[in-house]
This record gives sequence, structure tokens and C-alpha cells, in this order.
Amino acid sequence: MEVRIEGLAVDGILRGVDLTAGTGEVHGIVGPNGSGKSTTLRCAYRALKPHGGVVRLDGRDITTTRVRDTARDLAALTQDSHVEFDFTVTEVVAMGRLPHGAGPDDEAIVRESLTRVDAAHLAHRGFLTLSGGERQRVLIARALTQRPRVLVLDEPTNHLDISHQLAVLALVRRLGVTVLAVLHDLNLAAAHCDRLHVLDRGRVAHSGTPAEVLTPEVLAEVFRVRAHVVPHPTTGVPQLLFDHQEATPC
Ligand SMILES: Nc1ncnc2c1ncn2[C@@H]1O[C@H](COP(=O)(O)OP(=O)(O)OP(=O)(O)O)[C@@H](O)[C@H]1O
Repeated sequence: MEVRIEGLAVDGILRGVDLTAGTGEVHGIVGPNGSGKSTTLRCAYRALKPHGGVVRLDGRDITTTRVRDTARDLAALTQDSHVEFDFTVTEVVAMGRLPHGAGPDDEAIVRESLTRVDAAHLAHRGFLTLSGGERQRVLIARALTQRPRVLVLDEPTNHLDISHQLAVLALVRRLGVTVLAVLHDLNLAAAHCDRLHVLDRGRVAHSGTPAEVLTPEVLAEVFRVRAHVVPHPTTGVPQLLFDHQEATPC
């Protein structure tokens, strides 16, 4: 399913964000703190109504369909993905089936999703007893349980150790669904995304393949850091080495 974001505007935050992610492509949204990455995603999963612009799934404006219909197509892992009560892990992941209504395969789908994020052993634990990384994996399992055609992920590797960061991003790619992911780690973004969009002060400043976008010039202009770009010794993917910085942007 294609995701097309056109002229997205949110007062004081987004100033006309345009990007298109083709069916089955993995797109990363990167950019400095406060540049509007999460706000862009919030509009895509309908947590926020933009003041201008439109988000289209396969050409159709998402605001012209019922929220439940959008939820059948699109699953989100967000910064607001909280679970307030101590549901079991199985119960939390089963919530991903809600947009589809109850079905006979639900239990099997929940078990499979938990296995895919290496969390089957947590099935009967209380969600609130889990570590940050375990919670994140369970929330990813909940999104997978929705069997979406589009996955919107806001910092999906947050709280994950390096092994689970790599495993989750490899899994996301294997799913074959369209992915829009906010990522802070530019090297992970380069290794796992087909295309990157660099947000700067509420606009897409640069879009392209990781090699096109992650250049020393763009990193200096947008992130204000000095970087060297080197090919990964086995994959050839561009990877970044940063110079020590005396002055921080804070
Ligand atoms: N509900 C809101 N009311 C007022 N300002 C907001 C609101 N939501 C976000 N902002 C502001 O909009 C700007 C962009 O926020 P957003 O969360 O989209 O940035 P981001 O690129 O995801 O940042 P980060 O990398 O820090 O997560 C920030 O300055 C933020 O303070």
C-alpha cells in the first residue's frame, strides 16, 4: 500500500511536509529534535488532524474513511503507546486484533507475533512488570498482530539492546509492508531503509537513498555535526563516523 503525504501543515510545527512511500518500501524519517518527525507520524495514524495537507493510503484521503478501516490497514508504534493497567502480555498483543473483530485464528496470530519479536516466553507476564526493551518488543508484536499493510513506527528501537535493534529492523523489512519509521540512529537508518527523508524545522529538507542523503554537507547543514561517510566493509552501505564536538546544540 502506498503512503502519500502531501503539503502536511500543523500550525507552528509542520510547514508543508511532502513524502511518498511506495508499496513495500521502508522509509526512514530522520532529523534534529523538534523538527516535526513525531508530528508527521501522528497525522498519518490519525492522532492529530493537520491544519493543511492530506495523507493518502493508495490514493485515498484517510479522513474520508472510518478510523476502524484505517486501523485495518495501518498499525502504529508510537511514543504514546501506553498501557495503563496490568494486562498480561497476551492480552496487550491481542488488542491488535480489535479492528478486525474476533476470529478463530486470533490466538495463533498473537503467539506468532510474540515469537517474531523474541517475546513468546513473556506471554503470561504482566505488561507493567516488563523491562523497557521487553515492553517495546511486546508493543511491536501488538502492531504485527494487526496484520497491517502499513507500519508507522516512532523510534521503534527505543530501549532495545543492539541485538534486538538489529533483529527488529530486519524483521520489519522482512514483513514486506510499507514502513514509515522515525529513527534517530543514522547508521541504523542507512542500513535498513530504502529511502530517507530529512526533516528540518517542519519541512522535508532532503529525500533520497541513504547514500544520497547522508552526506557530510547535509549532516553539517541540518544536524550541525562534522561527519565522515565510509562504506560498511561487508555491505557497502554508507556509515557515519562523527568528529568530537566541543560545542553542543543544547
Ligand atoms: N501538542 C503540541 N503543542 C505544542 N507544541 C507541540 C505539540 N506537539 C509537538 N509540539 C512541538 O512541535 C515541535 C516538533 O515536535 P515533534 O515531536 O514532532 O518533533 P520530533 O522531530 O519528533 O522531535 P524529537 O526528535 O525530539 O522526538 C517541537 O518543538 C514540539 O515541542
